[in-house]
Amino acid sequence: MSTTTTELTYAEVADHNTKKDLYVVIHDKVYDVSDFVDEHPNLTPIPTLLLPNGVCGALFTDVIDRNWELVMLISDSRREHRGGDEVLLDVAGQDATEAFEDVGHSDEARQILSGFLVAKLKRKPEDPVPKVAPPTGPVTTSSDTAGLGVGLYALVLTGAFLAYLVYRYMQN
Ligand code: HEM
Repeated sequence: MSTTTTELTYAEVADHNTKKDLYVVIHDKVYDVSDFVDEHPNLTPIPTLLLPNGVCGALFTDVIDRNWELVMLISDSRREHRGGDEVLLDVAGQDATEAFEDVGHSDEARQILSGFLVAKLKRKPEDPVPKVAPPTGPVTTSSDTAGLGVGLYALVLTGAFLAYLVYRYMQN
């Protein structure tokens, strides 16, 4: 993990607020993400749920309703968050801790972030204090929280498919 002894005040960070010169504060550390602005991923669209007509029998209304609720839930939570360069421009020269943590970035994203560390924040009493818990531990590389939505979606589809097979079996 990168370290630094340089210290910058919040006012100094605030000067770096353009696309070509973009600093953010995350958990009291200052990152120069200028080279990453154009690399930041866009929101991946969620595929629409398509079910064959036969599945829409009265017996399965409940399953389908639940499927639909879950898909809406996932897509709603993703719609709230945009991606691309605009999310970084929104927090240019500011404390981006809440924005960064709200999205639930993966360990890979945290690893990338650590490569952009340029300074520690020299905190003053008037500086904004983000309303999030400090990071819990060292970065690991195995889990991927961003994949959770897709995993849940796959689980729901598999459940619906199995229910459909049982339905066909019962019909026979
Ligand atoms: C400041 C440094 C940042 C870095 C290095 C970074 C990096 C990444 C990376 C690598 C991903 C891919 C998914 C993942 O691995 O988690 C990602 C996704 C995303 N980031 Fe960031 N990010 C940063 C800041 C932000 C901020 C401030 C926001 C504000 C909302 C944001 C919003 C998002 C969103 C919405 C996605 C989801 C894209 C999707 O689910 O398809 N990011 N980011």
